[in-house]
Amino acid sequence: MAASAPIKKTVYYGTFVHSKSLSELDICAKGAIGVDENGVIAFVERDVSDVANVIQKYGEWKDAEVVKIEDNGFFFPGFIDTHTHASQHANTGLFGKTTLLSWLETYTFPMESSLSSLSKASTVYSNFVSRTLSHGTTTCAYYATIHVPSTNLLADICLKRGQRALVGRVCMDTMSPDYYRDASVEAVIKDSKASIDYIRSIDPSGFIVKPILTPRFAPSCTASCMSALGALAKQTDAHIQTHISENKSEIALVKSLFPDSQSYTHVYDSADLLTPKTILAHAVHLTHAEVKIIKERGTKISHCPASNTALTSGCAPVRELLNAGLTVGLGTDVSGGFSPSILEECRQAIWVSRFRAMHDGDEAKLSTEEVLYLATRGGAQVVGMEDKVGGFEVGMEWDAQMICLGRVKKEGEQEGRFAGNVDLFGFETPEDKVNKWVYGGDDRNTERVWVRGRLVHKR
Ligand SMILES: O=c1[nH]c(=O)c2nc[nH]c2[nH]1
Ligand SMILES: [Zn+2]
Repeated sequence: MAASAPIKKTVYYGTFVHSKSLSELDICAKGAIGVDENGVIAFVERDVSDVANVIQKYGEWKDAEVVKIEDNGFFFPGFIDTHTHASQHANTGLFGKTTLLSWLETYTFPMESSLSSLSKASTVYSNFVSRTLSHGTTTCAYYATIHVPSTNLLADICLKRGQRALVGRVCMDTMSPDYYRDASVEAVIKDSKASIDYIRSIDPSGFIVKPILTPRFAPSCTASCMSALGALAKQTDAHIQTHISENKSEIALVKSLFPDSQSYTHVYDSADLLTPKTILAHAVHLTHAEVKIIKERGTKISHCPASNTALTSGCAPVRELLNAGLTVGLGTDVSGGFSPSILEECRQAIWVSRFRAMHDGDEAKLSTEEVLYLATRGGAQVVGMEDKVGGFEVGMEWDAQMICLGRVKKEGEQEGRFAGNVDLFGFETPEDKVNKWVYGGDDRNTERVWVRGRLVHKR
C-alpha cells in the first residue's frame, strides 16, 4: 500500500487506549479523536455517546470521515521499534545455538554482504517494511548494511510506504571479514555522509525518514573511526545508534581491544558518541558507573529481550535502568531477535523481567502497563519524537493502530475475521481486553495502521 493519497479530516470513534505514565494506562471507553488534513490531532473528546454530537460541536468537521471501531477493539498508538536490522530479515529464525560473536560470523555478515545486490535488498527491505507495518510499527530505527545504494533504497522504501524511520548505513572498518568491511576511516566518513545527504534530500522535512550514524559496535570500529563518526554527528546533528554490553565475551573483547579504557561505555564516550540522540542497544551487563555516564549524557537505551534470550546474551536489568533515570524503549533486533513484532517484544520484556525477579525480587517485574509505555512513549523518547508520537494528545500526530479482538462468540460459532488467539466471553473489562491482547494478540488483530493520519496498512 503506497502512502500517497491525500488525507481528509477524520474522526476516530470508539475506545482508545494510551499511556498516561510508565505505570498507568488511560483507557477511554467511548472517545472521539479529530485528526486534521496534516495528520495532527485537533481534538480529543471523552464520554461520547453519539459521534454526531461531536461533529455538530466542531462545525467545520461536518464533512469529516468517521472511522469507527467495530465489535471489541481500541485505537492504540503505533509501536516504535528502537532497534532492528532490516538487512537481517531474511535470516529471521536462523541462529541455532550460536552466541553473539559466532552468530555474526556464521549468519549475519554473509547475509548483510549479499545485500550489495540492489534487487535482493529491494525484496528483503520491501518485505520487512510491510511486515513491521502489519504488526503496527509506525516508527523504526533501522540498520541497513555498509552499502550506500542499498541503504538509500531502504530509506526510499520507508518514505514510499509512509513508515517513519531512522535509517543507518553500518560502519565497520576492523575485525570484520575481508568481503564485508569499510576500506578506511576516510571511506567510512565519505559513505556515511553520502547516505546522510541522500536521506535528507528525499525528505528535507525529516517527517518520515531521517539518517542515523551507525558504528556497528566497538569491536568492528577502530578508535579513529569512532572519533571521526563522533565529529560527523556533531557536524551534521545526526542521530547515532550502536550496540553495547550485550554479551560477556564481547565485553572481554572490548577490554582487550581498548585496554586503556575504563569500560565499554568509556570507549564510546571518548569518541563523543554518547549524545542525547544516541541509541544504545542491549545494555545487559552495564556497571553502575557506566549507567551513570549514560544518564549524564542523556543517551537512550533500546531493550531487546527476544534477541538477548535467543543469543543467550543475558537478562537486561530494566528496572534498574529505569530506576537510574534512563530512557528505555523496546527493539526487535531482528535477526538476533526472532520476531518483527513489538507486541511480541512486550511479552518477551515481561518474561525476561520475571526471570530477573527470580533473583532480584518482585520489584524487577514489568507490568503490562509498563511494557506498553516502553513500546510507545518510551520508544518515542528514544528516537527523539516524544512531542509528536506515542500518545493521543491534541497537537500530536496520528500514528495509530486499530486493534480488533472480534466478537464474543456463541457456542459452536466458527472463528470469524479476527481468528487469532484472543477469545472473548463477554465478561472482560477494558483492562482485561488489553491484557488479552498483550499476552495473546498478534498481527491478526491489527486491522489498520496510520502514520501522520495516512493509512499505511490494512488487513
Ligand atoms: O544483536 C546484535 N546484532 C548485530 O547485528 C550486532 N552487531 C554487533 N553487535 C550486534 N548485536
Ligand atoms: Zn542489533
